[in-house]
Amino acid sequence: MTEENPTSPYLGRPGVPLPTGNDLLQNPMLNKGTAFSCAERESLGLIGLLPAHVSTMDDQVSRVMEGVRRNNTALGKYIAMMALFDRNRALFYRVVTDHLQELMPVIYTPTVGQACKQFSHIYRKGRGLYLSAVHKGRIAELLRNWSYEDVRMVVVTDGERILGLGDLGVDGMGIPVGKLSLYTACAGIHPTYCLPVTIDVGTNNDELLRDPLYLGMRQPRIRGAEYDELIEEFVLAVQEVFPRAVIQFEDFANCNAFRLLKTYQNRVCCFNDDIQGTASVALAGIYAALRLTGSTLTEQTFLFLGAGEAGTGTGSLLVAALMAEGLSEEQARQRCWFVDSKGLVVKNRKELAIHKRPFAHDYPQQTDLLRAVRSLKPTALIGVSGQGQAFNHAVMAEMASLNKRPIIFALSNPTSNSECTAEQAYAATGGRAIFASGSPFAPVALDKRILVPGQGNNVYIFPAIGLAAMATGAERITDEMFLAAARALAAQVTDADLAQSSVYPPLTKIREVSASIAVAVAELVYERGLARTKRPADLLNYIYTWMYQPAYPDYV
Ligand SMILES: NC(=O)C1=CN([C@@H]2O[C@H](COP(=O)(O)OP(=O)(O)OC[C@H]3O[C@@H](n4cnc5c(N)ncnc54)[C@H](OP(=O)(O)O)[C@@H]3O)[C@@H](O)[C@H]2O)C=CC1
Ligand SMILES: CC(=O)C(=O)O
Ligand SMILES: [Mg+2]
Repeated sequence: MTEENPTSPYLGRPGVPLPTGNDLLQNPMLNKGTAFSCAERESLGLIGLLPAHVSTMDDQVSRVMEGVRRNNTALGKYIAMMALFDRNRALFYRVVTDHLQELMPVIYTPTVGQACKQFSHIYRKGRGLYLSAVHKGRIAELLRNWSYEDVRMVVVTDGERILGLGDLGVDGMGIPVGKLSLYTACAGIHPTYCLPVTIDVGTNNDELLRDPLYLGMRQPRIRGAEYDELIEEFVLAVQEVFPRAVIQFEDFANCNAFRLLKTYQNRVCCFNDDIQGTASVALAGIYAALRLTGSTLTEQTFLFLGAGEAGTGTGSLLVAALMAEGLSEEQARQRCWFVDSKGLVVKNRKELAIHKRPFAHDYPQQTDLLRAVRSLKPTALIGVSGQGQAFNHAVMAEMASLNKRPIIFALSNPTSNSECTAEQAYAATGGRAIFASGSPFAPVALDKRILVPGQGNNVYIFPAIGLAAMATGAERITDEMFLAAARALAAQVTDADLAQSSVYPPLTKIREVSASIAVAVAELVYERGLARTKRPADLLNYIYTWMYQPAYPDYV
């Protein structure tokens, strides 16, 4: 693989002869399984190691899908898919690309949440790098142990806030692995460019610490200067070993996430998916929803349940979007209200976390969501609290009495942590809710209509951001790029999508959607002078040249 042709099939390390026989079959990046041709079998020492019939890749896809569907449980399907990931990467991506709608809930939310909860019990292979405090001073050396020399995309977690499931320690590795598999499936990032990392700093989850099979370090989480020094060493080591890599911070707890973003966003090419990616996908859904309500952004009042990374991240991007439409910062902030675990976020509350302070308004304290809805009369209710069923019937019925088309987004993951189901939102609002959720819900039949809830998940954003950053050689990823991404995603929502009440394009179109978002983001990278490459005349075509298509190479 070369810089000029980043999407071609992997043929092994430059200058290193192709392995043969069982070594070849056991290398997931090179293996073709039963699709090795007769000539390849002959010349690569494979005769006798495979049954006689040569399968096409299509045959193999059918065989895999038969096997996956034979599993009765979602976790069983996940294990089957990850077994394929471990043995034949091209086939894994071909299967996922061909059956994204069916398989995304298997390799991503909600099933990846279940897999993370069981990670130490279903463990088969590492699939990423495990760095820890005991490796202090050796992080660059460990990065060099990775199988591929040219890494462009690193997704890193410390496992402290995995989806809405809390501290899962090293068991959170399922998330960077899952996110990176979506980089390849949804934006065509070459699999060898992708590096999942878990930084093991211990866990405060007593259940894990007591579990004899738990695979992480059995100690309370490291905090303070020791933690920051480890992250600093990691970031510097990535710069040294993989100088062209983008770093995506994922599922850190908010006690670290905001600080790390502030520390690194102007120093290296990085972003925080939960703060910035979520904001972008939520804003895109709101832009699309406005086409259904027939109102403008400046006419909205947003009430968030949850004032953490996803909530205040979205609030900040909304403020930028409202200011772009002429409001002052103060006016824009007045449109965004937050309820957290202690009630409405207001100025007279003591010891408000720093990320909440810009959204704390003068208002008498309200303690529950229903009263906040009644008094603030929001047009949009956005759930990012990780609290399953927090949007009860009364709350949503109140939204429906205030608004002809109430916007109700239940963005918490996985499904068990969603603030409500699609069915509940439509039932409570007589089918008038403009509903989206972080984890997928099936279409709902109501009064002879089929309502198709969109999936408001940052998967619509992060693969495209990474693709744009990589293709342009971006030096930084800025907040402005997430605003551009939101607008570009909203522009991909068709009238047909809206007619079904869906504010996101179908996942079946995700590759073309990612490409058009990447174009909008790349345009900004060039405009702001942040690119290390020259702007090509045909940017869309250039972006497509960066998108890997899962296929087999001919070895002979
Ligand atoms: N759809 C998507 O693409 C994404 C979805 N998410 C989901 O959003 C959720 C939150 O993530 P994130 O913001 O990073 O997490 P944080 O931990 O940063 O924030 C969670 C927030 O929820 C609040 N909260 C907790 N319990 C309650 C309660 N009972 N009532 C009201 N508020 C409550 C917390 O309050 P307090 O501040 O008082 O502790 C906090 O403000 C997760 O479930 C995650 O999966 C996240 C990223 C992307
Ligand atoms: C989707 C995602 O990033 C989360 O739930 O944390
Ligand atoms: Mg996340």
